[in-house]
Amino acid sequence: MKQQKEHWVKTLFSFADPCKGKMTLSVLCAILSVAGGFVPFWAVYEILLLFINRTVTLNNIMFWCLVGIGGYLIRVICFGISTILAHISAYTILEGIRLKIANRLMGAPLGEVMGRRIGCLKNIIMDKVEDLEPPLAHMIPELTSNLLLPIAIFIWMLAIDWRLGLAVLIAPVLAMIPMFFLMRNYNSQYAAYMEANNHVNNVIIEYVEGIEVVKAFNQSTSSYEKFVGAVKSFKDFTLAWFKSTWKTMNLMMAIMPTTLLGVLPIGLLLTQSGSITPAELAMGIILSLSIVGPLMKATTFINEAKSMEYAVEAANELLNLPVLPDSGRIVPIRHTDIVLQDVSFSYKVNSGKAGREGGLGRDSTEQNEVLHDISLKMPQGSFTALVGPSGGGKSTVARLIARFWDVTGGSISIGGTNIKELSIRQLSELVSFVTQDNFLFNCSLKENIRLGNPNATDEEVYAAAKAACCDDFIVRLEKGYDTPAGDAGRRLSGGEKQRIAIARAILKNAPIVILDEATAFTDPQNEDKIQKSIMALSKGKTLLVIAHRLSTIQNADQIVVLKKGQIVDCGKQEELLERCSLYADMWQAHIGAKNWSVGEKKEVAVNV
Ligand SMILES: Nc1ncnc2c1ncn2[C@@H]1O[C@H](COP(=O)(O)OP(=O)(O)OP(=O)(O)O)[C@@H](O)[C@H]1O
Repeated sequence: MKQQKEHWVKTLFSFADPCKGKMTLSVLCAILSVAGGFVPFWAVYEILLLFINRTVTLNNIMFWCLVGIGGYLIRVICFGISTILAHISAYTILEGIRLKIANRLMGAPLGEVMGRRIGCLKNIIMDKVEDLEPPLAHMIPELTSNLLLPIAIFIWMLAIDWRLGLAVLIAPVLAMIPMFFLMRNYNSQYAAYMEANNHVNNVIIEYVEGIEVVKAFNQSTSSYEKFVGAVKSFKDFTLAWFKSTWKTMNLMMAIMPTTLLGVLPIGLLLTQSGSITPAELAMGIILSLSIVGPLMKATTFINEAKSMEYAVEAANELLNLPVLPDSGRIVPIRHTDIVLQDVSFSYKVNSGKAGREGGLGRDSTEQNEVLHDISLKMPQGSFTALVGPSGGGKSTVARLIARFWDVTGGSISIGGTNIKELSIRQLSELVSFVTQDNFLFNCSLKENIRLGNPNATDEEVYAAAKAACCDDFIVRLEKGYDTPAGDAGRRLSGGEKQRIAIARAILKNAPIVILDEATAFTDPQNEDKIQKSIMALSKGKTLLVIAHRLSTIQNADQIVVLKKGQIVDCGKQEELLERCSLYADMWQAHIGAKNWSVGEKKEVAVNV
């Protein structure tokens, strides 16, 4: 059954709990501010009466001037307090949304998060959520006064004379006619505008994220042209939209402030007939002029409300990410045999129907089974290698063991316990996962290694670095282990970053080690060091390695050949060379490539 979508206002206000009191106070202050704003009008009216009734004295005038100033001060102070409280509430709501998104990203299956582009995530968490601040912070005080003030003025004018009250409505009602035409296609136009906006955003993100490839393949010109094209078409779209609304918008803006055109003639007629006094006419004129500003401002909130709706819906996409069920249980594990029993797995694939946020949506998904009934045992302390053609499902198997996602069929167990039964924390303590994407955090290299075990002493960090063969290049850096990873990251080679990641995993000392293409950056000079560091990492561990460089896994206890999501064969290198033609072909291709590469350097391959 399809889940009923929550209204965006409800979602937004679900984050307002911690600041409900402040928001209520903000509204009260806004109302007080509106009330205070009337006092000067009242004072002017009284002063007019003094003149008309010829009862003017300096004291009288001073009194009403002070009353007017007092009212004005109340208006300004209350408005200020209301704005401050509204800003505090707005930032509290923004904080709540961002924290909940971060929380959800942590609780979601890792694969779900990693399948999204960093730029798009940043765009939602920072930019879209930030879009909520101006309307949230200004809507409470300003919209309250901009709506209440005209209503109060209308009531006041009705109190003077109902015909004068109706006269003040003539202009706003007439302005509603072009406004109606303006709003007819507003929703669809705004949706198209947001789509165009998202397209530009995506192109910009792609341009920045892919700048390395763009330059490497000399695509600067065409990429820049795509970028310029997207920016230009966005400009053309917005201009076309504004042009199509210019006439009606200007007509509305021209009619709205003409309240005097109704109030003046009707007021004069009423004065002539004696229905209202000249003082009341003067008051009516002043009031009818002061209704215009707030009404005009109130219309701008239509746009702001729409932008809030889209921002909340974008945030909702991350807030509604699925959560990986966490048993929270610590189960005693007596051994670390890994068993895959009839495992099948399907990726949820976006069928291409973009979500409202342009390509980020995951609503329309299709199942795409990439593993079919895989059964495999990796005994404790053994070395298993997964090999096979690209796209065969090797990384998927590794990620399922680390529970990036849950299997869609069958089960995976460690030490006889289904990994779903283990708490996520326990599983992460059991498994070290090293990939070729070695992320270094923006702290020192020492702290980056210490991430493997926050309680490790400096000596333990240095020992792990030595075991991973990274000590020699780290000590050569100006600040050694204290070099910030941001500075070092630019100077470190892929292989060096790889070894830092391995040092981190050595320090973590988990009983299961998974290396997914961890030797990807290996060159003949580097290979020896990486091999040594991997040996240090995997000593006595249950080791699963995915490698295209077959020479690095030829000594595995078992080599599993995967093709199109199924196990083709499994055995030792010699057995596979004899009976598995796919493996034998891969081995021949690898030796050819390796001999060629080594021969290029006039060296002899000793280990193949
Ligand atoms: N996040 C994902 N969403 C959808 N499909 C995916 C995802 N990751 C992988 N696939 C698909 O699953 C299949 C198996 O991919 P996987 O990365 O496991 O293969 P592999 O054997 O590790 O490939 P390679 O050797 O090229 O790394 C492929 O068809 C791939 O397109």
